[in-house]
Amino acid sequence: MTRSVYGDTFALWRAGCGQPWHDYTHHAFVEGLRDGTLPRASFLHYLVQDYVFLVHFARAWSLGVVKAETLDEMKVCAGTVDALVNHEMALHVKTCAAEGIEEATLFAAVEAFENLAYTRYVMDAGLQGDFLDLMASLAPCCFGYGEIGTRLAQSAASETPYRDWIDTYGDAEYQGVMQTVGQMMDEAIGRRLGPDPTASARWPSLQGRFTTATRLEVAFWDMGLRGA
Ligand SMILES: Cc1ncc(CN)c(N)n1
Repeated sequence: MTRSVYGDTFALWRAGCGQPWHDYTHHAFVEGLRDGTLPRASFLHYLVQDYVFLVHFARAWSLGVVKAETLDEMKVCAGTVDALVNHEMALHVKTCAAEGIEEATLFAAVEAFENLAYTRYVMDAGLQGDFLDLMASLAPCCFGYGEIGTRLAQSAASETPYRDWIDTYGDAEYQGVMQTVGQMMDEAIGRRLGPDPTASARWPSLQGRFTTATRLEVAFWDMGLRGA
């Protein structure tokens, strides 16, 4: 298993996921951001959908506060809600404003089915299951963009028009929040499943949630590439 700056639990889930993880983090949409060939219309379609996605992800992380068992878990979940609604979404608002799309339009955007499926899958995991079900479903979103941001910050074409997007996920602020989240997930797993979590009867279903959320990330990029 290859270690990760986002912790041991994520490294186990990523190894258990296999090909879908590569399909997600090296998707044609991502490569288009990297070399600058992604059509602007696809990017804007994705960004509008992603604004709505982040609204629902902030709701799901808020559910994390409700399902937490320790104050530290509550703090990390609340901090992630703050990072989503007050920092990450600023990219979407600023980029869309420059294209003449107002924030009210973003908030009212009709959700693509891929967006609905993904966000409601995660919410259902948290409502039906416990804190770990929710974290396993949220992890691909967090750490996938973390890995993509780091890779693209190092390898993107200097002339790509998507530098703001790359900086948002590659910069120290996003990376720092994700490392904190990864550490919290390691502690949450250790607290509930003990030192050898893969031996727990719960592990296969948690792995299943991680893998399903990863496949939903692939579908989200597909939706972005297809455009409106
Ligand atoms: C679909 C999706 N997945 C993940 C992220 C990173 N928070 C995002 N903005 N959008």
